[in-house]
Amino acid sequence: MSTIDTPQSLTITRPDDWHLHLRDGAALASVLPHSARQFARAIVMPNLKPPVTTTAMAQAYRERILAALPAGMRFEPLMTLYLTDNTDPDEIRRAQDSGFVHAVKLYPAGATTNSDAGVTDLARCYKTLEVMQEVGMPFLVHGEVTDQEIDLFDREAVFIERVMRPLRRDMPELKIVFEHITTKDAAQYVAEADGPIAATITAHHLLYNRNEIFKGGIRPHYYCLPVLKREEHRLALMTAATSGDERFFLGTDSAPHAVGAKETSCGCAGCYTALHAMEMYTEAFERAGALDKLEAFASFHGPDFYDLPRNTGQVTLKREAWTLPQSVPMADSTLVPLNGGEQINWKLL
Ligand SMILES: NC(=O)N[C@@H](CC(=O)O)C(=O)O
Ligand SMILES: [Zn+2]
Ligand SMILES: [Zn+2]
Repeated sequence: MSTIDTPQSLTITRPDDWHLHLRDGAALASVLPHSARQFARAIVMPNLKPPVTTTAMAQAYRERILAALPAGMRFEPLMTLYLTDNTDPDEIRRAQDSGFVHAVKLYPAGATTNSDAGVTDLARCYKTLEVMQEVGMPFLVHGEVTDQEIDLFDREAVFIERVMRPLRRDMPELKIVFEHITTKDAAQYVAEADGPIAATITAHHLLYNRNEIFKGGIRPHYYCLPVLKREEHRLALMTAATSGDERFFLGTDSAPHAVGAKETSCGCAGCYTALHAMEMYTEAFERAGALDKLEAFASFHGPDFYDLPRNTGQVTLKREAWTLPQSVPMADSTLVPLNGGEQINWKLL
C-alpha cells in the first residue's frame, strides 16, 4: 500500500506578475480579468502601438487599465516606460516622482513584438541610464541581440557578452531585471553577478523545451521570444526558480495575440498564459519536488527587489483536474491560450 505524500492544496501569499502584456482598448478589456484573478499586481509592459514612452502616457494607460477592471476586482498595474534612443533624462525624474512608474524597459530595436521604436545602440542612452542608476529606477531588459547573423537560439547568450557585461561594468549600481530568461547561460550569469540584478522566469519556459513547438507539426501557440530552448536550459531554469535564490522571481510574459495573428504563415511571438499561470507554476514546482519554494518565488522576491510591500492576502491552489477552454474572446476575435483544451492538474480557487 502506498501513502499519498503530496499535498492536496497549497495556500500562499497572494502573488504578483512581474512581466505582463495587457495591450489596450477592447483587447485589454478581454484579458485584464484573467490576470486580475491570478495576481494582485503586475508590471505592465509598454510595447503598445505607439509605445508608452512618457510618464503622461503611462498615467493615461494606467487609467485605461483601471477603467477596464470589472467591478469588484482588485488589481494594481505597475507601469513602465519604453526606452528609446531619445528618452530624455528628465523623463526618468518625472517617472520616479510619479509614484506609479516602476521601471523602464529596453527593447533592442526589432527584437520582438512592437519593438520597432526600440533602442538601436545603448550608448545613446547612457545619460538617461545614469539618472536611472542615481534614482534607483529598475531597468528591465529584453536580453536578445538582433544581429541576424547570430543563430536565433544563441541570441540571449550572445546578448550577455555583447550588451549585459559592458552595461553592468559601466553602471554597476543600476538595478537590472533580465526579463524572461531562457538559457542556463543567463541563469548562471544572474546567480553569480555582483550587484543589483535579478531575473524573471515564465511558466512556459519552466515546463517546456523547444521540442514542444514541433510536436506532431508546427504549433504556433508555443512560439514566443525568446524562443523555447533545449532541455538542458529548461533544467537550469527549473534549478534557478526552485533554488530559493531571491534573484529569481515570477514573470509570466503572458502575451495575447488574436488567433489570426498566431495561426498564419508568419505568426506573432507570444504565449498566452494569464488564464492558468499559477496552476502552471505550481505544476512545475511540484515536478521539482519544490512546492515549499513557490511562495517566495511568486510572492516575495519580486516586491523585495522592487522595494514594494509584499501582499497581505492569500490564495489557495487545490489539486483538482479541470479543462482549460480551447479559446476565449478577445476584442472582436478570439484568443487561443497555451494548453487550450487540455487538462490542468491544479486549480486556483
Ligand atoms: N514574449 C513574446 O513572445 N512576445 C511579447 C514581447 C516580448 O515580451 O518580448 C509580445 O508583446 O507579444
Ligand atoms: Zn521580451
Ligand atoms: Zn514580454
